[in-house]
Amino acid sequence: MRAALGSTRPLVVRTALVADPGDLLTRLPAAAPHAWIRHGEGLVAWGEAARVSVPPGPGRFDWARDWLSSVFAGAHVDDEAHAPGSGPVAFGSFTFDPASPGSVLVVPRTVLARRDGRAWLTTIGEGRLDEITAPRDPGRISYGDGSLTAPEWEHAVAQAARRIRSGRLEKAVLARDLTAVAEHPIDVRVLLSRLAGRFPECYTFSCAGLVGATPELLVRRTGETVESLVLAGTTPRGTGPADDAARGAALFASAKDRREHACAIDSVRRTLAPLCAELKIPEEPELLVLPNVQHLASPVTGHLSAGLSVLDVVAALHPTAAVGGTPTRTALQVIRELEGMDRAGYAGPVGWIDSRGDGEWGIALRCAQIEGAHARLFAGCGIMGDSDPAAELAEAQAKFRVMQYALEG
Ligand SMILES: C=C(O[C@H]1C=CC=C(C(=O)O)[C@@H]1O)C(=O)O
Repeated sequence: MRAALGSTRPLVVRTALVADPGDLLTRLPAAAPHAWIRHGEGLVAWGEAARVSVPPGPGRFDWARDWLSSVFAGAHVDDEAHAPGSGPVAFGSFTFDPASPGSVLVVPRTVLARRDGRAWLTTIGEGRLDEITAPRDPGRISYGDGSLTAPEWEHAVAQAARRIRSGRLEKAVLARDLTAVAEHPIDVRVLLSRLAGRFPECYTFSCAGLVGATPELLVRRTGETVESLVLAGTTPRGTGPADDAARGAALFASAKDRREHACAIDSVRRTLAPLCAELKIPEEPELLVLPNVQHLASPVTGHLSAGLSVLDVVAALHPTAAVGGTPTRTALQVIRELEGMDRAGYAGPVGWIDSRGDGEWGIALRCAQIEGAHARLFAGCGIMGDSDPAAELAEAQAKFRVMQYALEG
């Protein structure tokens, strides 16, 4: 499928090195802020030089690639930084389900970035530093159930586990949503600052109203190097250091969680192996300890075959078994049938790409879709044949806490 391009005029892009701008998030204006931040580094962006809604369908990543090449190829670029994320970039969010509408690419008019101690400002056309108003707290938050109540979701988990035991599939990731209404319109900048402050290890992101702090790196491409952080297998944090250590050890020793993790690793290995000349996957996972949960985590690195952009790798990897299941097709059918909701951007790829094809994309977890004073929060869990519905519900609640904290402080 080829992208319908409309009348795209060539972009005039200038990237200039700038003095350290301090906390990048404090530079964002209120309107439609974009962000990708970890440990204070990354990109914040605003304004729109180009934007496209990617049509749903199996060819959506090809369509997006065509659109991006036409926008980037014609650009006049003056780039002082020559680094991943300098020159023109696009932020993007793709829905979990290829059949769902809502995938979007945005080429911001202004991008402020920091990486390895250097900072730069990219402007397109008449880019400008917009007036920064003080972020406003969203005030009181009221929550409601999304598509399923907690008991209904536990029932869905039990059904999925039964199907797994009957041999139809090995793993399925089931999610649920919560609705939230704030007293005042939600200023995304408030959420971003809280998330980046509390979850520095995660990728705090904002793209077209999808906001969160995901610990899961789907893929980073820097030249020929690709990296991914595969997560699956979770336990909530304990009541203190001893309890935490005991829970971490139990997670590491849990056959259920280790199999759940192995499914996620296998799906990434199967996809990346043909794309990479060299692929390193550790034999054993490590523990990733976050303020709300602990995960089994495997950092993967590879040497990418020539000619593939980060978006090509995203297209190949999505959906991994960390958010879909094993085998993928059967798991997706079970998800559609049992969740009773459209995941929208949740569990889909979110991130950025530059005109060299470098970029960073996460799996949109621990996130919410924000619109005015409304938010839709998502959390899911890998279900295996021996999953306990009550334990999975507790795990989903621990995952919801990320966005509840972002909203409430
Ligand atoms: C699906 C989610 O988490 C995934 C990533 C890490 C651990 C997971 C788990 O242990 O179930 C999930 O596979 C979510 O946070 O909504």
